[in-house]
Amino acid sequence: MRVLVVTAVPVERDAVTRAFGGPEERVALPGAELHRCGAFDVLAGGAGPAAAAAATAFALASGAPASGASASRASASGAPASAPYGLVVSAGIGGAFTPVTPLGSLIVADGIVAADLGAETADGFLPVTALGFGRDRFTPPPALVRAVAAATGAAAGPVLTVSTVTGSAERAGALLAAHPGALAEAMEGFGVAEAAARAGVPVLEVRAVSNAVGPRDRDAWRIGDALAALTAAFGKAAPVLEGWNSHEDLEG
Ligand SMILES: O=C(O)c1cccc(C(=O)CC[C@H]2O[C@@H](n3cnc4c(=O)[nH]cnc43)[C@H](O)[C@@H]2O)c1
Repeated sequence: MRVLVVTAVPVERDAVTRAFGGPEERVALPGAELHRCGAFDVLAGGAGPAAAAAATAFALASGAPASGASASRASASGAPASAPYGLVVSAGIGGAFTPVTPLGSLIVADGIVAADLGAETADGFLPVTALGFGRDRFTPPPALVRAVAAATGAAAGPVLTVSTVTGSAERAGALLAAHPGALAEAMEGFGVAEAAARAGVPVLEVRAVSNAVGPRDRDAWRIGDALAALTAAFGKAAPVLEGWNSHEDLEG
């Protein structure tokens, strides 16, 4: 099965492809470039949900394009480079809400939540669904979440998608009050999930913790540790992702 992995920035993309020994080739798409590693196409789609959704939609619409030498080459799983994607993964670094998931640890989302999509009211935040339209959550395949968590040692829990990085204890508290149990926040998962859902492709989100959510302290971010954890995670998760069969989830 072919897997599309979408990160925000090139250093995150390169942290993922490092797990495979680097890209075998690069495939140009309108506005982006796929880095191809066997069954995995890895794309730096930009920061934030809008850029992530646009980049993911373009890549999915291209249907895992073949290029040059890969046109007739199959991956280790046997999937030709031009086979459509069977799974989309939003991946990168993220901020953690809880010390249970320390810097450098991993989180796999069991829910991908649009945390600030809705309306502010005198009585608090209303999700877009309470306004009568849209959706505010995607649920990745539960069996796949469990398998990736087991393979990588990741914690499983809700990951919030925000358009603004949280910078105060008050905002962190408000997000947790609105989304109890949230483990992390990042900026792309929901956008990637929207695009994947429209293409009928299952989605997963994997985050390596670079910082704690709360008062802004950029010097305390451990981006190098998180990127190294992301590389290790994809090294361990690759066989699970590539070999995943959606029927495992249909069967519970
Ligand atoms: O400055 C760098 O060297 C650098 C290297 C890699 C990544 C970055 C980013 O700034 C990535 C932005 C990306 O990270 C996610 N993220 C990380 N922590 C948080 C957070 O606390 N709240 C929300 N998002 C976070 C997010 O997905 C961004 O797109 C810099």
